Amino acid sequence: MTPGARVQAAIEILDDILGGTPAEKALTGWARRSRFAGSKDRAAIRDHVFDALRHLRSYAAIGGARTGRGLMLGALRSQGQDPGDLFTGDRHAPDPVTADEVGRLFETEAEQFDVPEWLWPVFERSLGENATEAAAALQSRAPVHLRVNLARTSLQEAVDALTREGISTAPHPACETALEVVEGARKISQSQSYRDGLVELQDTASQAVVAALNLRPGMRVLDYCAGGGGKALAMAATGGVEVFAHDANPGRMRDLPDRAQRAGARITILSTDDLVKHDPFDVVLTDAPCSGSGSWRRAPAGKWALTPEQLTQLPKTQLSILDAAAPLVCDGGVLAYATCSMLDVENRGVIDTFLSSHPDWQCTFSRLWQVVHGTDGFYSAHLTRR
Ligand SMILES: C[S@@+](CC[C@H](N)C(=O)[O-])C[C@H]1O[C@@H](n2cnc3c(N)ncnc32)[C@H](O)[C@@H]1O
Repeated sequence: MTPGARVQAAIEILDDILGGTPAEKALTGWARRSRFAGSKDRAAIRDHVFDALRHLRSYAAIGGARTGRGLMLGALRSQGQDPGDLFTGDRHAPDPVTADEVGRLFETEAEQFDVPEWLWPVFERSLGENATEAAAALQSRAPVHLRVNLARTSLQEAVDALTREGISTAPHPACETALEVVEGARKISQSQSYRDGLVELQDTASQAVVAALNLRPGMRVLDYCAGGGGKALAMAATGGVEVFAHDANPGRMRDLPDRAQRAGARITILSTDDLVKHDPFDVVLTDAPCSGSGSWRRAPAGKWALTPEQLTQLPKTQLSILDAAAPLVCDGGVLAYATCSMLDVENRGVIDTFLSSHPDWQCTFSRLWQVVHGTDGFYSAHLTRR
């Protein structure tokens, strides 16, 4: 496909998404209808689409319309490219730009930095003077990070094995198990290193949340909101710890047995009814459902889908999870809270409310990982009984 035809494909897919189709479904639907597109075309189109979704407000302003066409015009203009070079109408390229397809200046900082207007004050309260920097970081594409499974290999052996398979990586400073993929990211899922469980795809901040738990041999640990089990697997790789996984929606853990087998990890899956048969635990990690604001680079649609009502409800859900998990922690044990959010109301706000209604608990650790430091945005706090 020509570059112009790829832009036209992105326009059609973006229109589909703006009409309410989830991004992945819109991309797969287009690929199914367009068998002529090769893998490089599909990858380039996907990049266009996700870039436009990360920049929905700013590209719509510069492009003159919140449509697939407006967004792609905005994308080219913001990259300093003349849209006329690709909007030629030739060979499946978009029709030429018309005189009324003009952009405009940004009206607000929220628009410039691609944050919903209602959310900007929340963003500013949470991140203070770093708000614009943090929002700008969310406009860029997320790097691919790997967790080296230290139960199977060493960091250097993993780097060497990946290099032999054409995947070059560099250690990430935020966690000693983490590698950032420099080249060859698309080869990972088919690589022997991945299939042998030497590495797992996981953002560095998620790894750092687990590393901060300082797990020691002999501990019994529960991943209370295990989902796909990324953190349970990271815990199991620590060695010598007994790992249990639970989720209110057990279907979310369906891939965990296969992932654990690949990693050589033993993880016991517990239903909600079984929890009391196995408690107390030395560490209970509650990686709670959240706005996902720290991972909006990867899932940009979430940024535009979040509503004020949801952001009011989420802290209530997060608190109820802490309330339910607290009795499962042994005396002297740690109740760890985590979100992939940078918003104070879901982080410190939740911990403060929990502590005010549980005076026998104290916070012994808290940290915010920020996108500007090269990871997903993540928050974690450790609570212990006094
Ligand atoms: C942020 S995701 C977990 C991600 C996962 N820990 C990982 O690292 O891949 C939050 C999970 O919490 C689960 N959840 C929601 N409400 C819950 C509750 N009341 N108790 C336990 N889990 C809950 C959801 O089903 C979802 O899988």
